[in-house]
Amino acid sequence: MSLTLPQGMQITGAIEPGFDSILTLPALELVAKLHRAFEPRRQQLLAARVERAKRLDAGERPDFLPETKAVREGHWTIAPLPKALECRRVEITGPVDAKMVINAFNSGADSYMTDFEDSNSPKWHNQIQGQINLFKAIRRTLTLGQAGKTYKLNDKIATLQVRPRGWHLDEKHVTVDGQRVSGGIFDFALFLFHNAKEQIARGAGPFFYLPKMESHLEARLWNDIFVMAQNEIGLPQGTIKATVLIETILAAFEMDEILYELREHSAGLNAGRWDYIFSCIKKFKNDRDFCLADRKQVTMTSPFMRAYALLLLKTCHKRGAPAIGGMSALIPIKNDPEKNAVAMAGIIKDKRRDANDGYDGGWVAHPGLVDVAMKEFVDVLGDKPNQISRQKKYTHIEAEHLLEFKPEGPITEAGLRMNINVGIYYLAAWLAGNGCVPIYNLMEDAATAEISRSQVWQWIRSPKGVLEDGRKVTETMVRAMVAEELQGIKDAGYEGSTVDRAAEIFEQMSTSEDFTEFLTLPLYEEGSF
Ligand SMILES: CC(=O)SCCNC(=O)CCNC(=O)[C@H](O)C(C)(C)COP(=O)(O)OP(=O)(O)OC[C@H]1O[C@@H](n2cnc3c(N)ncnc32)[C@H](O)[C@@H]1OP(=O)(O)O
Ligand SMILES: O=CC(=O)O
Ligand SMILES: [Mg+2]
Repeated sequence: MSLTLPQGMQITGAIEPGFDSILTLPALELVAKLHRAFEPRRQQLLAARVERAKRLDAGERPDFLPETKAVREGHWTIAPLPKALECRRVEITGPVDAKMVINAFNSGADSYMTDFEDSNSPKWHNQIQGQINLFKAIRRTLTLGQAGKTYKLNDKIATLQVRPRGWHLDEKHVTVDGQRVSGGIFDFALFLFHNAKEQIARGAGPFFYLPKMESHLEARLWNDIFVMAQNEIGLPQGTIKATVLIETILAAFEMDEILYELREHSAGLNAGRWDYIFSCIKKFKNDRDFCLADRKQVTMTSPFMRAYALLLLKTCHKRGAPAIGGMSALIPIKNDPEKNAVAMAGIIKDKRRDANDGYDGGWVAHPGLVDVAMKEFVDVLGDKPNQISRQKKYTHIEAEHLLEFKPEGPITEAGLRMNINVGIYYLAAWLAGNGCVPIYNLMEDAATAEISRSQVWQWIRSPKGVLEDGRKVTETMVRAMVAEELQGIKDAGYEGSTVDRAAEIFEQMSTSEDFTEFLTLPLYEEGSF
């Protein structure tokens, strides 16, 4: 099948049946227009990340920006929220395949964040089929017959929000004037073009979640894209609404500024805890004093995580913006009621803490968690849609609290092996086209896998990377464990064909001198993508 493309655009991805309904000329013209207008700035901002990282490697510590003090101290709020985004007590998230889309819309959650990002492996098929699934779901025509079950949408469904890819990712199958387009702009523009007006007609709107930003200038870029896109397709300015994930340590120092940049388009902030932990490891990887304990010891009550969560909450409510909590990795455990009860108790504790702190809602990974999480928010909110205007005594947070990186121990052999094992499993799934998997009864996605592999890299290099039995974590130790864990995965019956390559990449990434900025960057260059 051949497509009519805008001048200067090339598409190398296979055009499967139905893809032409998304890859239409006017939709691609919007992609090309946004690319030409904003790609130089995206590249400048990515280069600025590299420069900042060099300064951090040299010992600079982040702080609140002197040049934006007036924004932090000024009296302003974000624009009023549309009705459809007032009540977000429980938001379910998940990748864009048809069954997930239908189940998430039907889950009983207030909102559904459909994910082209952390939980999605960005194969060309997944990206375009995902857009088709959303196009049909919005028009209530998405159905599926699978395993003797018929899937269709209920009359009442969750409010949709869409998470495009982060600034670092390209869409390599689409070039304009010989340059790859931004994955984020591609996902955003196609969704907006096809669905914005339909969503508005149905009482919702074009609502987005924006991932992995590191500065308010990156938020300004999204805002400028929104302004141009609204003009291009004839939407009133301010129609698009976006919630920003605060999931990098640097963005935590610019929360006010990020809300300010997007104030006409803002729908608040979300505490993306997993990427946040990863970002802390990445940004302080060369600091001899920085070294976090086993992954499972780093929780929302660890000092630096608690400070971040409380600052996000306070910042949002001061600006009339929703504060949405992140996701516990716990998921329902089938066929083991005792373990399942422990997992549910973990979810309750997590959501209860967020609701009592003052959060307006929080994320869940699985439909089986919606009711449990909902109860915790309803217990606190009663019949109110949110608690933005509730008068609370918010904790004062300083830079030093955000940088209190504890716990530092214990680091255990079991923790090291778990990082390696889960890392190999996850990379194998990602290479096979699945970006979110249950591993040892936890949700694993790109962000949790980033923690695993970056901890291994850092423990090898940090003088504090010492196991509790006194052995230093070394490259030789890790190489041996990669081989053993790979064998263990195979012995346990893993049949996927990508697991050897996954182990190879994991080993290379954790032992190479240079730290790989995002694990998805080299993975995306694999031939199968
Ligand atoms: C760090 C971050 O970025 S967090 C955000 C990104 N992460 C996510 O979005 C997590 C999404 N969650 C998932 O992908 C899944 O829940 C997993 C992979 C963790 C677990 O999946 P499974 O083992 O397949 O779950 P399980 O078998 O219990 O699923 C039961 C049913 O719930 C459905 N389901 C599970 N999770 C979801 C979800 N998030 N959305 C919609 N439906 C879901 C399954 O499709 C299945 O449906 P069926 O009964 O009709 O067949
Ligand atoms: O995207 C969410 C996160 O925790 O990372
Ligand atoms: Mg994330």
